[in-house]
Formats: sequence, C-alpha cells, structure tokens
Amino acid sequence: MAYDNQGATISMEDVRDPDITVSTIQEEIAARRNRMLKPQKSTVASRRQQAVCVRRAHKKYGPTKNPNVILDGLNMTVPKGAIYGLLGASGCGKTTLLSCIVGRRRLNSGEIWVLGGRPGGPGSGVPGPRIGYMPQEVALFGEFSIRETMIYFGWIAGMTTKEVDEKVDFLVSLLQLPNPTRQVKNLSGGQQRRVSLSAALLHDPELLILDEPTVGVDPVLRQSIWDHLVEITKGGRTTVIITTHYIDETKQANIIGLMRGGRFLAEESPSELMSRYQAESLEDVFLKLSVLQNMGKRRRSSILADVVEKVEIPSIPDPTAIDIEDSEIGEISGEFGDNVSMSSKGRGIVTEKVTAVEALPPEEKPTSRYLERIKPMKMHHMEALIWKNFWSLFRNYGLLTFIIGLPLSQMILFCLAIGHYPVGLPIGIVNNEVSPNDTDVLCDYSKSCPQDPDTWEWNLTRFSCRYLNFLSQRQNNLVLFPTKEIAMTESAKGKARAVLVFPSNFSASLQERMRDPRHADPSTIAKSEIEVHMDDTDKQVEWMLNRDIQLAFMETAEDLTTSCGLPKRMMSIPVRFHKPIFGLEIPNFTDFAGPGVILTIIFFLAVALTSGAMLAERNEGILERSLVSGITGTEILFSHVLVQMLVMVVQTITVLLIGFLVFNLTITGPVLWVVVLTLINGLCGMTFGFVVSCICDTERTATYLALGSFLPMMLLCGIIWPVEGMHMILQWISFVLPLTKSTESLRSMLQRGWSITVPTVYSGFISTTVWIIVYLSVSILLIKFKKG
Ligand SMILES: Nc1ncnc2c1ncn2[C@@H]1O[C@H](COP(=O)(O)OP(=O)(O)OP(=O)(O)O)[C@@H](O)[C@H]1O
Repeated sequence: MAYDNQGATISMEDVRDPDITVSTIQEEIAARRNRMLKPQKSTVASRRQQAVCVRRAHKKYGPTKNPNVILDGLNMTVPKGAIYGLLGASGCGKTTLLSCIVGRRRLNSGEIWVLGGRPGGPGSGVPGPRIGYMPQEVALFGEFSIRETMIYFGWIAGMTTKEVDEKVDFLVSLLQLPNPTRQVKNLSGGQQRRVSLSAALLHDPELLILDEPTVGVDPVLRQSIWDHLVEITKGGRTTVIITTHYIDETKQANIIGLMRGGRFLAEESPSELMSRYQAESLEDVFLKLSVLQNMGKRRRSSILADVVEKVEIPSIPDPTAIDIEDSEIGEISGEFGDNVSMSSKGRGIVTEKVTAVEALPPEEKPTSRYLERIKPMKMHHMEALIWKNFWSLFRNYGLLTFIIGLPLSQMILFCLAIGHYPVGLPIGIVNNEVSPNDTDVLCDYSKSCPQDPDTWEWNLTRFSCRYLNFLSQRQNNLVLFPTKEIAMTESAKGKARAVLVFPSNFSASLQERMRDPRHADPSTIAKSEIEVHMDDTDKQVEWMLNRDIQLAFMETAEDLTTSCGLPKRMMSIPVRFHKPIFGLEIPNFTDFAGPGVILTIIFFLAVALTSGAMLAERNEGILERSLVSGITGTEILFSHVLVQMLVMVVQTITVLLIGFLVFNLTITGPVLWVVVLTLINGLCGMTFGFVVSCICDTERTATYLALGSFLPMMLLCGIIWPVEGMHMILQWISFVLPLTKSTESLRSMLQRGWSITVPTVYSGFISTTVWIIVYLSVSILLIKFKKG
C-alpha cells in the first residue's frame, strides 16, 4: 500500500499524546510543518483501483483577484464496495466536489479518477450508466408519471421496458412511493426526492452518487434506505457516495469524509473516529476536528479564536492504537489543520473485502481515442429523449395552444393591420374660389366641357370643385375652413393632417397659365397653384397624402380632357408606368413586409420555444442529470430538433395558409421551396435558441438576449426598410444576419416567382444553412465545455 506524498499530507503520529494541551498542539503543528515529508510511492495504477480517487483538488469560483476557494488541495479516496458518507456544513463544497467527480465541473487543478478513468475520458464510465447520480435538485419531469420517469432513465441506461417495470415494483415498495401512475408534479417534495433516488438506483450502477437523498424522509424510511445501501454494497460491486446533513445517520457508512475549509478534517470509519476522539456522536467528532483545524489557522487569523476557546480540546487517548505501518497505509487522503493528516486505518475494514486487485481498465489507445470522442448518437438514448421531449411538449396543453395559436394570431394581425392604405385622414380645405356661403366642401361644378366648340377657347370655372370631387374619392374626410389662418390654427391642434388652400381665381389663373405660359406673370402662376401645408411628423402618412393629392389632380385633368372628347393622356405628366416587371401594379406594403414577417414569426417562436425548454431542463437539473447518465449534448440537441420540427411544420403551414389563402398575399414562385425555406429558417431559430439557453443561466437573461437580438434583426434585415437605404456599415452587418438573405430569397420566390436556381434565392438557403451549422456547433461546444 502506498500513500500520496504530493498532497501535503503527514501521518498522524504526532497528535497522539492523551495529555495534549492547546499549546503543545500548536507547537506540534509548527514542528511538523518544518519536518521533512517522507516520500511514499503512489501510482496511477493504485488510484485507478479505487472507485473514486481525488488528489490535490483545487476548485474556486469567482474572479481571480477575489476567488471563493471551495476545494483547497483536497484528497479523497473511496474504495470499491464502500459506502462513503461525505459530510460537511452547508456550503462547504460537497455538491461542487460531487459534480467534479461526475464530470460536470472541472477542477482548477488536481486529479480525479472515477472507476479507473478520468471523468469524461475513455474507460471511466463517467458519464454513463456505470454511475447512478441523484443530484441535489429533484431533477425530474413534472409532467411524467413515476413509471414514465423510470422508463426514461431506464432506457437511457440501456434497460428494456420490461426490466424497468420489474424494477419499478421493487423500488416502489422499498421507497414507499405512491402509485407509479401518479404524476411527479402532484407528489410532495419528499416523495419527489424518493422518485429521484429510485431513478438513480434503477439500473444497479457500480457507483452511486447521492446528494442528500434523505432530506424530507422520515426516520423509518431513512433507515430502510440505508439498509438497502448496505445491502447493495455487500458484494463489493456497488460503491456509494452519499452526502447528508444528518451526520449521525452516516454511522452505517464504511468511511466518512468530514469536509471543512476545502479539505477533509478526517476520512475514517465512523466507529474509529468516535473511539479515537472519545466522542458520543459524529457531530462531536466533527466539532473537535473543526477546533483543531481552526487552531492550525489561528496564527494566520484570530477570527476564530473565540470559538476555539469555548470548545474543549480533544484528547487523543491511545496514540499507539492508530499507529500504522507504512505498508498498511492506504492512500491517505483525509487531513485536518495545516497539513495535519489523519491515517486511514479504518478503511481497512472496507478494503479488506475488495483488496483483490481487479484488472485495470485497458490502457487508452491513441487510435481509438479519436473515435471514442466522436461518440455517435446511441439509439436507446435518442429513443428516450425523443419520447421524453414529445410528451413534455404535447402534454402541456397551455404551451401547445400558445405555440400554435401565436403564429396564427400574429399572421392574422399582420395581414389585417399592416400595409393597408390609411383612410379618413382629415384634410383641411380653404376654398377661396367659391363664395363663403358655399358651406359644402364638395362644391358644385359643371361636368360638361368648358371649351367653346367653335373658338376652342377654354372657360375654366370652379376647377377646385372638380378637383375636390376627385380628392374626396381618395380621402373622404375633407374639412372646410373659412380662412387659411383658421385652418392652420386648427391643423396645429391636430384637426387636419394637411391643409389645401385654393386661391380666389384659381381656375382663371390656371387657364391663363396653360393658354399662354410664356406671358403668364408670377402672380398668375402663384394663383394657379394649390397651396399645400402638410403635417410632416408621420412620414408614411405624409407620403400617402402627397401621392393622393397629386394623383387626384391628374385624375381631374384627365377627366377634363375626357369631357371635351380629347385623349385622356393629353393632360397627364408624360411618364407612364406600364405593367411592372414583378409585383402588382398598385404596390402593396403587406407583400413587401410579408416575407420578413413570416420568417421573423417562425424564427423567434422557435428561439423562445427551444431556449425555454432547454433552460427549464437545465435549471431543474434534468439536463445535468441526463448528461451524467451518458447522454451527449449532440443527442440532446438533435432530439429537441426532431420533436420541435413537428411543431414547426404545423406553425409553418398555419402561417403560410393564413397569409396566402386567407389574406391573398402574393405567391408566384415555387411553393415547395417557400415551405422548405420557412422550415429551415425555423430550424435556424431553434439552433439560435440552443445558443441562448447555453449562454444564459436564467430565463430572465435569456429573455434579454432574445429580445436584444430580435430588435436589431428586425431593423437590419430589410423587413421594415430596404437594406440599400442603410449606412454602409449597417449594410455589412445586415448582410451577415440570419434573416436578411432568407427574407430577400423568400420575397424573390413569392413576388418575383424566381426559382431555386437564381443566386438571390439559393443564397438565402445557403446563408440559413450556414447559420444553422454555426449555432449548432456553438451549442454543442458550450454544452460540452461550459462547466463550472
Ligand atoms: N456556480 C457557482 N458559482 C459561484 N459560486 C458557487 C457556484 N456553485 C456553488 N458555489 C458556491 O460554492 C460554495 C459551495 O457550494 P456547494 O453547493 O458545493 O456546497 P454544499 O456543501 O453542497 O452545500 P449544501 O450542503 O448546502 O448543498 C457555496 O458557497 C456556493 O455559494
């Protein structure tokens, strides 16, 4: 046997004097520090024979400048076949240590060997079915029944449903669980913890890691849980590491590790500890060892002096009783004080049963390592995950209604609310051409031709009335004001969005201007014009009114020529817009914004759905538990993708049907490719959701991130405003955003009718696919490497 000589551990031989006093202990501690450590042989092989072996573990949280040191050179040895009780005050780092052992957190320095290998490395079985992990959180699916929960974890561990059902009966009676058909969310906290424990016990793992399994469990049941643990470890095949706050319940453990200040105060059998420290209970032992540890630290800090003075210093009665030959010493890992270590004599009780040196796991071969790292998806994992994701989603009726109802309602709202022509805008009219007694804004005018058929002389009268008649066909809320001053005052109060003033001899001046433009004086020209004052605060409205005012004039002029039997086009501006190359003759904003809106709805719903599902899974500890049981990040992501694709197909069909069949959005291109682009865009949103859930720790930060990305994407991807109108730098940014190319591609298919072979169209597909790959890779890497 050998012990680790690098962990600053010294044998206990100097702390054995029964008449020891405070001062002598201090002297001894000081003397020991100066003493040379005797090097002992410690090999990787010896560490790999233990169920768990931790050496010189350092772990800290927080910033480098002000770190919160949790593990401070901790050594731990868990022999195979032992029940190891990990004890310590709340917050001392038990859970942190366990999550490092199961490979979910990384040490800052030090080594961990689990079942002969490094966690996460080949041969360790961690993560994987060789380990049974019950985390501190309940980490179960509320929507599932007890039996379904067992089926999920059983399938992951490679069990058949029949095997699971057989084990469920046993566990239900052992842990006094309610009827297995009961839903987990309807169980009490204590019952849920027992279900969680049974999920860890289900597949008879070699190493059971149980983080506070007996919280909220009554003493009788607690005893039967311990009896069961003792029973399963008897054969030496199963090892148990258990944390608990009930120190005295660990009397049945083979070894207990008392953790304090980032180290072990001791790592011994409970009976050995109690007899050595002449303590009634393990709590007493813990207290006495804590005092000793504080004394070691006292020279550095006097903060704990009060505590030390109030507690009786332990006397150690029979130093020879704990004297151990070097040859008997196992890998000493328990320690207390400043580099004062405890021997592990008690461990002999356990190790005797399992001392037969088992064959070591095969050495890692470099050739197979690469293949092992790729870890292809396992069928039984995927089966369990897809089954779980499917039922988690489809049993949550509220969520289901939301994810189908939201795109439906959004599309209806978009089609009803966006792109329609604003009507009923109040337009103030001051018509000085008619008498003040003429109170009807649509004043009378002669519809016959105002041209003398003999002399061809024009006699234009009340042209303003003719014009207002046409204007009212476009904007029907014309409000007559008696004077320009009143009109301007009222419009300043918001009573009119524009004011049109007709000069007193508007028709005569207009006629003069047309008849003899060369000799028309500026006053005549000024009086021939309609004076327009616009409310420019709303650019969109201003443009539309501007267009109406001008088009109404053209229509009036055309009407005049028609009434005189002249060609209609004679009076219009000599620019004629013929059939458009693409799109409708009357431009439609709904058609312009439609593609972007469709893609945005599908993209961000997928982001919300995926990040929500993943975050819930992670925060409830389910993700952690699944990863420890051997599921890979890739499997988790792909299982979500497969199930959520179903949802997305329904969402896509709903949105497209509403848009194109109900609201007649223009669709002239290939329908199949339109559907495919919408679907892969949703997939892109889904993968972005994975990234969000991996980066963010809480739903709140995920909401901020999703919202923070939603607005820039909306603004920059050309939905609201053409990309060509943006600042050059924004155009570059817009170019690489996931929705820009796809929006343009969809618009080209819908309105231009372009096929997939056109670069603008296929570049949308390529851009979306590239983003999917990027997001997916980032999420897989984050799941794999983002550990505490
Ligand atoms: N991700 C983290 N970031 C920063 N600090 C953390 C993190 N996780 C744990 N800690 C801190 O590390 C310390 C040890 O936490 P840990 O959960 O390991 O303690 P514990 O012994 O299991 O406590 P308990 O018995 O109450 O569960 C605590 O002070 C805790 O606040």
